[in-house]
Amino acid sequence: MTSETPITIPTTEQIRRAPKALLHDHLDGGLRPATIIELARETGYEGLPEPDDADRLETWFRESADSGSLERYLETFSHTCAVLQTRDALARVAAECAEDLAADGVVYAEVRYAPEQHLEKGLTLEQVVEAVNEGFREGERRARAAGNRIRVGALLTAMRHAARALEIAELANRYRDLGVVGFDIAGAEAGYPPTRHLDAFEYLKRENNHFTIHAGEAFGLPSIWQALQWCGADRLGHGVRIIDDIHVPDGAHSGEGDEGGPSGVSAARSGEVKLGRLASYVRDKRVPLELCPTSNLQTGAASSYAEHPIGLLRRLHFRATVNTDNRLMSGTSMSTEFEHLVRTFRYTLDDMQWFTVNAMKSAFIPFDERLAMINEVIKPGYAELKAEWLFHAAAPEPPLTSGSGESQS
Ligand SMILES: O=c1[nH]cnc2c1ncn2[C@@H]1O[C@H](CO)[C@@H](O)[C@H]1O
Ligand SMILES: [Zn+2]
Repeated sequence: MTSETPITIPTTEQIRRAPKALLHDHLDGGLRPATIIELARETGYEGLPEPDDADRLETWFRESADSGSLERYLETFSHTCAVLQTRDALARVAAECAEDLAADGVVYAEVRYAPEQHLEKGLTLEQVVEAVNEGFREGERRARAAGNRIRVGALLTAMRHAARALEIAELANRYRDLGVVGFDIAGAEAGYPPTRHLDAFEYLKRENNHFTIHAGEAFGLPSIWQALQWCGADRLGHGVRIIDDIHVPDGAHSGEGDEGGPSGVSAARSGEVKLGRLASYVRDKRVPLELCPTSNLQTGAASSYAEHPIGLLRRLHFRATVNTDNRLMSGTSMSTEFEHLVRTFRYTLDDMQWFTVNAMKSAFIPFDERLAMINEVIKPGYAELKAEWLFHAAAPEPPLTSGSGESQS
């Protein structure tokens, strides 16, 4: 890159229009506040903290989730799960989820939920899965009609404090190729190691199926190590605490300014930044990290965007991806997550494309379909945005100049 190359730091509008891929988003953490109120009325749920005002309800979720503790954060899901106990409610929320993601520029999403949490009014596990699948298909159709293109796959989650993981894994396998692309475990991490559910993971491996595990969010390296080396996870849900196995000399931690360049890699090679055995394994094996910056600030896994490990992990070329986790509880969207990162680390369109291609490479759909998304949707989308930028750069007021090289994943 020459010094004349403009930095393609995207505007808010460009961030929204840029194609994005999302691997970690909870269906029961992304409802529209107005929908929750309507569903509570329709289904007779009387426990909502703000039953009459969508704005106040939205604020309540965000503030209640902002406690610094994963356990407290998870308490807010009792309200969203309470209104997701009927076929119609599940289908409606799934359709709105696909619509909302598509309107935000998400072209591929894997959305997860725990079927076992939706049985209170008599639905079977199968009925839950079929209602959600139907909703996703409807949302994809509505998005297409609105000029947006999205593909949504479901991940079935088992709750780690419960004992239904094998049953849910079997369910995921039964609905494979019918809208379910993989399996996950979630819930409070401390005290519930992933090895409690080894039978489920071993079953899925024998079936050549895919799974991710929430690990390294509220609990550190032992949880990540177990998820990978005992359970055989394909990806890590969060995995952010892998940072505990990366030794950074004082002063080298700040990510600002040099995110795009190869300096992080050479620093690591030259010994300035040292990776422990587990962090090396994660990077060498290209284990995808489903990073969720805003959620981590709320549960206390990071203290600010600037200090979030994503800056360093990107510089060190881990297979890092950007995710929302829970759009309602975190008051976020894919565009909002990228907006924070772009403003904090001066990420460019090339960086956004790097994260997006990382996510698409790590998706649970077949290789040829991932490749088609990358080559036919993601790369052309970014090329179009970059072409616009070059046009702007020729205008009287040129943007900043500097290198912003695209790097390998
Ligand atoms: O960040 C998280 N860490 C662990 N568990 C979570 C997180 N976000 C949501 N859930 C849990 O996953 C269930 C199924 O979607 C939710 O009901 C919530 O309890
Ligand atoms: Zn999560």
